[in-house]
Amino acid sequence: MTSAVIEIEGLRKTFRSLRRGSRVAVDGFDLLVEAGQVHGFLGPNGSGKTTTLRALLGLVRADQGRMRVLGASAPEQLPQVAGRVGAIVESPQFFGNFTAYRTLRLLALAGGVPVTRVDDVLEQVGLLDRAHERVKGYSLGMKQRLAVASALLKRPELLILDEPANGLDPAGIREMRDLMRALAERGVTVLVSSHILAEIQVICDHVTIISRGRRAATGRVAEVLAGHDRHECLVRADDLARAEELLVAAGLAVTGHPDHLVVGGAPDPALVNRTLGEQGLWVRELTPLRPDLESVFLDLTGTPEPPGVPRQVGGTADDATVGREIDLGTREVGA
Ligand SMILES: Nc1ncnc2c1ncn2[C@@H]1O[C@H](COP(=O)(O)OP(=O)(O)OP(=O)(O)O)[C@@H](O)[C@H]1O
Repeated sequence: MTSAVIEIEGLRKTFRSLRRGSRVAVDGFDLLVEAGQVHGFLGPNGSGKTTTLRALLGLVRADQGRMRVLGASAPEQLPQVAGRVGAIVESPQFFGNFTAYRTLRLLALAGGVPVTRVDDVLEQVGLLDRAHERVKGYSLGMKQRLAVASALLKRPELLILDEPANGLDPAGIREMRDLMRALAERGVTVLVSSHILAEIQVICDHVTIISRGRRAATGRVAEVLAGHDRHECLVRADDLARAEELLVAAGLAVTGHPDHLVVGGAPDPALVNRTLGEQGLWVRELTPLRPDLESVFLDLTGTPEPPGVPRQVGGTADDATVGREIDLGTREVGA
C-alpha cells in the first residue's frame, strides 16, 4: 500500500495569449507528498507554484502530466476525494459584516457538515474567543486563520495552502506556523507553498523546490540542507594573514574578510584548529557555517528574492530550463 497523498509526474502547463505569446509556467514538474508530511513547496515568485496547485485541483487544465490526490487521478476523480481535501489556493473572500461564527455556520450548512464542527475548528485555529466579532474588524492573520478554519470544517486528511503566510506580520506568521504544526500532530498531511524560506525551514519536515517550472530539489529539509553543506567554517585568529597562508598551504579553500576567514572544504573543523595550532597560531573562534534554506534556494534557483517583486518565467520551453535536479532520499513518483 502506498502512502502517497499527492503524486505529480511530468506536469506541464503553458499559458498562451495573443499579446504575449506563450509562457511555460510549469515544465515537466514532479512532486511526491506522503502521508503525515508537512511539505513545503518552495520557489521564487512566478516559478509555477500556484499553477501547479491549480492544475492539481482542476482549476486550470494541464497540458501534460499525471496527477493523483489520495489515490484518485486528478482532476477527473477529484469529486471522489473532495470531502477529504481542504484547499486554500485562491484567497477566499468573506462578508465583512458577518462574524466568523456565522460565516462558518453557513459554510457548514452548505457543505452538509454538522454545525457542531464550527466551534471545533474555531478552537483549532485560535479564533474561538473572537468568533462573534465581524470579520471586517479582523487582522489579515485572523482572516487567514478563518480561511484555514473553513478548509478544516470537513476534517480533511490533506490540507493544501497557497502562500498562507503571505502579507502576515511576524506574529501572524508565528501563529500560522503553530497552527500547521498542530494540524500535523493530529495527522493531517499539509502541503504549503511559500517563497518565505525561513518559514518553510521552521514549519516543514519535507520540501520541494521549484525553479522555472521544474523541480530543483526534493527531500527532507535536513537532507536538502546537508546536500548543500560546503563544509565551511568561520575562523578568527590574531594574525589572519599568517592563518590564511597556513590554511591555503594545507590545501583548504580560504576567503579572507576584514576580521575573519571563511575556510571551505574542511568537513572536520579540527583540521583547521590543528593546522594553525601546530604553528603556534591560536584560534579565537571556529564556527561551522551550516547552510540554511535561503542559501540552498539561491544556489538552486539563482534568484535573490526581493520580497513582493514578481519575476516572470521565460517565454519558451528552451529558456525555462534549470541546471540540475537533486533528489535527496524521497521516492520518485511512479518509481
Ligand atoms: N492565467 C495566466 N495567464 C498567463 N500567464 C500566467 C497565468 N497564471 C500564471 N501565469 C504565469 O505563469 C508563471 C507561473 O506563475 P505562478 O503564479 O504559478 O507562479 P508562483 O510560483 O505561484 O508565483 P508567486 O510566488 O508569485 O505566487 C508566471 O510567469 C505567471 O506570470
